[in-house]
Amino acid sequence: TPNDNFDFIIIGGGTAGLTLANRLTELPHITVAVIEAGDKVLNNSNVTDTDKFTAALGTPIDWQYESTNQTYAAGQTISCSAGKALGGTSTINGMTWVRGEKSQIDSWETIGNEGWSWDELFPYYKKSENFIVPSPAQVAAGVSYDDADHGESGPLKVGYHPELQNGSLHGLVEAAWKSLGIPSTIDANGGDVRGFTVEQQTLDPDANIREDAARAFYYPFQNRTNLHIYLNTTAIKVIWTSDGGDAVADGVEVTSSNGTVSTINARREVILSAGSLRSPAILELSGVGNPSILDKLGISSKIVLPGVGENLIDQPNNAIVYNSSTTFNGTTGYLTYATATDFHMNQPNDDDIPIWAEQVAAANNHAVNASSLKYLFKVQSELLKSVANAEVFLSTGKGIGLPPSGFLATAFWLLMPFSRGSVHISSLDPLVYPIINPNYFLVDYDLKTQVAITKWVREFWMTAPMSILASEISPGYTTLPANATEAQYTEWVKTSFSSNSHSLGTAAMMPRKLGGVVDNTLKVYGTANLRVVDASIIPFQISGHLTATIYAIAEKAADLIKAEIKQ
Ligand SMILES: Cc1cc2nc3c(=O)[nH]c(=O)nc-3n(C[C@H](O)[C@H](O)[C@H](O)COP(=O)(O)OP(=O)(O)OC[C@H]3O[C@@H](n4cnc5c(N)ncnc54)[C@H](O)[C@@H]3O)c2cc1C
Repeated sequence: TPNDNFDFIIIGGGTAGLTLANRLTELPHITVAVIEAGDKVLNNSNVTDTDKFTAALGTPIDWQYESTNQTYAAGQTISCSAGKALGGTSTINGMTWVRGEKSQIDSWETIGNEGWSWDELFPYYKKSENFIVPSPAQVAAGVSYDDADHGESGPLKVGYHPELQNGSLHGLVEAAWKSLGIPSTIDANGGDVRGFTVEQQTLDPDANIREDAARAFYYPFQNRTNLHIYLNTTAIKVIWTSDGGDAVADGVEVTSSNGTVSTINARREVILSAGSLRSPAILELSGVGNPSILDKLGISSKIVLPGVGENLIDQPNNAIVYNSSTTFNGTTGYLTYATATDFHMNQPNDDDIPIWAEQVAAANNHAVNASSLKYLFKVQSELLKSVANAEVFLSTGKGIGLPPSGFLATAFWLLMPFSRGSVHISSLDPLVYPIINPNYFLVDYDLKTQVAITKWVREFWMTAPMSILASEISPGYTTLPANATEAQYTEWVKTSFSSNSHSLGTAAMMPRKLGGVVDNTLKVYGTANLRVVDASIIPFQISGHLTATIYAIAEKAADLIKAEIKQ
């Protein structure tokens, strides 16, 4: 109903939004409203079924965004999925659970975000987690774990798939990677990802269903009277009180599915958790952003913050498909993380960094200036001396909804691109999708890295255990010969990649002078009480998958906010 009042309004009932809503409503005197554009998907089998990754893509619970024509990737557009449902993208994702590298989280503090290091985040990584130790059958199928890396009393179930492939495949793949110098990892979730391992997933291994943000953080708590969820309701913009000093968010204008526009009031704070492709759009509609974008739409700039919507970083994903005469009945989710040295790629050259910074700044209309980018790229380049920059994901057909067969695929991606793009509104209509431009392969080093990974993945398949087991069917050696030139590999990578669906950085937590949008309490610069809590705030890519880190960020944000409530 119109004129509703709550202490906190959270825009977006997704991965971060529901985590935060849960933790804040642990305080019985605090009321929280969550505004979610999608609906409940509790019993949607495209969500619950652990063997159907990709089944929900292209359905109404996927926003189904599309990028602009990609100038540095043969001009094509790229599909960008995001969940439109209570639970957000955690309801449609691949469920892989990998946090990333210790030094990557430490780098957030290096660039000026005090309190954000691996050691500070690690307790929060564990806080959300209810790790379910593997069964003897799963151990026999090749899994291993380190108790010290996991939480066992959080709301979110994490475990191993109950139908893991048994038999010889695990040993063969492990031996093949070993012959290329890649060791096996006991557990990829302790802050050091390099090596080969079986993926942990956000699922309930006993019930064999997906675990998502709603199942973990909302349904078991839905009777809390201080928590209200508005479903099928789209947030339009933040409403401000006219005031001197820092801008004060007073509420949110929303539109219901029948088009009725109303305002919900916030006594304390408004929090944006609409995801990396949408939170910046809501900031812009609210007058927070780059005047050169807002002016064109007739939006007056309440807060001048040119970094809004910038720093968009996604990873490009290519896949090679194989066929075996062996039938695989189980799922795999075999992960391999490798550093540049492992896959025969040169480290970034210091002399190139200023050039890349100029290129990226120019491609994004200098919204973030070249000197900031130069600094950020130096930090990133330093990281790349030790962190994994390639992930290779080997799966049987079962995990992606195919019947048992000899199908095997390796999808692979560079983890820390230098290329950066943007997401911006182009209309005052909040239902019009923002313009998404990830600028894939803008920086040549990214393309060269993805080519090096492609060749290395083929090297893996050519080692004795794998070459005897399976042969390549896509792209196949006719299309892309073994002795293909660098140019042929480049062409294949550029024309056959897809989004790795790890977009982040569009309301980056960085000092304002570097082009940041939120400070180390996740508050938007220039505001007294507007925060962003979702993938948008992550300043650099991660050698992992995003949800583990997003849940941890939301857990930490909840504690930061609770500490302020108590003051
Ligand atoms: C296909 C795919 C596969 C992936 N695989 C993995 C994986 O295996 N492992 C992993 O860790 N990560 C994976 N990811 C990434 C990860 O799932 C996301 O990065 C993460 O879930 C994003 O969380 P978030 O809180 O930032 O946003 P979301 O979870 O997307 O939440 C945003 C919410 O806001 C709502 N919303 C948006 N705009 C509005 C508005 N104006 N008004 C009201 N509500 C709004 C949305 O409907 C959504 O519910 C994958 C992503 C995709 C797309």
